[in-house]
Amino acid sequence: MRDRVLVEQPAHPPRPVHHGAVALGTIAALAGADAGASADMAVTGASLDSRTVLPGDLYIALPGAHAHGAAFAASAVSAGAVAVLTDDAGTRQLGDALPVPVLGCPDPRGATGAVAALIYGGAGDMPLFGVTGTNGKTTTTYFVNSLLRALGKTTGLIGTIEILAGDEPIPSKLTTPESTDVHALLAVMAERGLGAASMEVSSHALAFGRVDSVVFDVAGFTNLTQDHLDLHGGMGGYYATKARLFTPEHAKRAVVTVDDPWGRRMAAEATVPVRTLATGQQAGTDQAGPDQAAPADADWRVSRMRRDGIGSRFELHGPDGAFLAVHTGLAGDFNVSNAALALVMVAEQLLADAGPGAAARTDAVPAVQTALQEALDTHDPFTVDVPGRMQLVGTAPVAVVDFAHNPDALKRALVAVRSPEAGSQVIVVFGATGERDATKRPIMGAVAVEGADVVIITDDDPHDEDPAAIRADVLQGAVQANEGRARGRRIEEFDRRADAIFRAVELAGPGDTILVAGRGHEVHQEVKGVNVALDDRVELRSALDHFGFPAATASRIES
Ligand SMILES: CC(=O)N[C@H]1[C@@H](OP(=O)(O)OP(=O)(O)OC[C@H]2O[C@@H](n3ccc(=O)[nH]c3=O)[C@H](O)[C@@H]2O)O[C@H](CO)[C@@H](O)[C@@H]1O[C@H](C)C(=O)N[C@@H](C)C(=O)N[C@H](CCC(=O)O)C(=O)O
Ligand SMILES: Nc1ncnc2c1ncn2[C@@H]1O[C@H](COP(=O)(O)OP(=O)(O)OP(=O)(O)O)[C@@H](O)[C@H]1O
Repeated sequence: MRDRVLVEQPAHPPRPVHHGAVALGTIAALAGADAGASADMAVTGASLDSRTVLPGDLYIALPGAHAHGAAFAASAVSAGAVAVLTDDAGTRQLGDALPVPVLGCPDPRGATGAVAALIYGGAGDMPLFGVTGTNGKTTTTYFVNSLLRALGKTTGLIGTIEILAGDEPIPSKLTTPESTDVHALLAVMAERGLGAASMEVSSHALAFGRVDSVVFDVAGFTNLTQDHLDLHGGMGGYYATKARLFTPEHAKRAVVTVDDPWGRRMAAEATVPVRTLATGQQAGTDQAGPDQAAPADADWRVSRMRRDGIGSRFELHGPDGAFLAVHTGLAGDFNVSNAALALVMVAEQLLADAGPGAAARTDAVPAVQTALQEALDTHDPFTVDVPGRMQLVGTAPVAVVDFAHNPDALKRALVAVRSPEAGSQVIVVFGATGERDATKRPIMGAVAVEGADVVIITDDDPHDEDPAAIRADVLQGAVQANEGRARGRRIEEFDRRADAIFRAVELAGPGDTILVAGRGHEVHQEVKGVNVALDDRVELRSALDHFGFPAATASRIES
């Protein structure tokens, strides 16, 4: 067991070097504010957070769940902010206490994207790929990124695990950064001459305007199943928030996976040109077998999906006779959906590049197909490492760390790790996040009982909530599901996650499988505002060592 260590928050992302200055008066006009006598003041950057302000910035002070940004305006000014943009409450709070102009406007959050785009200058003509959906955003953007690189492009990536501006890795704090950071990052990428960028678009991003004034060349939809209902109120609200991506405000065209009913609705209601993709999976319900036929009327269809070692091979058929033979080395049938979506998003962008009109598109199909097939065959781009997603840590028992942290992902991850060997058992370790959708906790408990033989419930990120109460919610669902079973599952509870992982290994035999779910790549756990070092992969490896079980040498499950 390792000591708990305080971990520092990542630093703020880089800013473009060559952007110019914008007059405060121009910014004020855009935001519906009045810069008065300070209209000529030069502003060179913007930040929503006093802790990331650089000299010359506009500090945008927004109301938050814990505080009003106005409370941090003085720190922002000390860091070099030359002006503050805020709402009525902020102007009232600040009065004339600051030595810099304070501009009031009716909706500073609504203005932030446009202001940041104006200051940083946008992504230029660098193609942008945006992926949304409950599960699969990170993996799909990694796949898009990897495929674009296989096609010879230099690329940028923005997402949960990391941000890549070309080869420079930048730590990531959110799935989708705040809009001032998004615009700064896109401008950095454009400035460095990158050939394309892909990014994850979370529902929080859409709800809080983090991608305002960003228009994706291709927006992709993975699936919609239960999560984040604390923010959205219900699935209808969650859907409506995601749907904002599929409008001309945010996308030129879209690729929508229509495996679940929400995807089919999205395809029908999107107000941009849509290509549909059917992969034969059923999000939110029982896992479809490889032979399940995809809806025949989708534009792009997965067929002949089959296991290849732990990964899969499949065929992808598209409009105008497009055909691709595809491989992914990542475990889980859901990764076929992610690979297919990534491929179709890139294919649609290449076809759009061929020029407007159906004839141009049809003519372009053979060339695009050849380029993509060559990239697939030469580089195997869908066998890229996605940290903490189906990551193999041990081989006998098979020990896997995965990021599944909602019911559908957990269900699918449990299906993916189940060995066909008779008598082998699956042991799952997981918990639920505090201060987030509490309704999913008992459902995850029930899903675990359904898919695993031994269920070990522990803490995820409790945040400010009582960890024992969170575990009790999960346990209640697990116990209830267990009551209905002829042969009950073994269910245990541990407060310390490291202890839970140790216990899973203690219970495992060499033919069993351990799935440690929910935290994936994360290297610290947040407990009451304090970040504590905790990496599931490290804990799992050390427990395997303790019991003399072999560690995996490759990070992926080999056939
Ligand atoms: C629910 C939510 O999205 N909260 C975000 C929000 O926090 P908040 O409303 O509590 O902010 P606050 O602490 O009250 O502060 C108010 C304002 O003062 C500013 N401030 C605060 C402190 C300070 O020292 N200086 C300062 O300027 C803050 O930047 C903020 O603008 O504004 C903060 C600053 O931008 C964000 O860090 C914070 O994200 C938190 C960390 C978070 O966990 N968000 C998650 C839920 C999230 O957004 N997740 C999605 C992915 C979901 C998924 O698909 O799994 C994501 O895109 O990452
Ligand atoms: N297409 C999919 N359908 C269902 N589950 C998936 C899919 N892709 C991945 N998963 C599961 O969801 C987990 C998270 O995957 P990934 O990080 O790619 O999704 P995400 O949408 O980025 O999640 P988050 O926004 O929470 O970071 C994986 O570890 C896996 O268990």
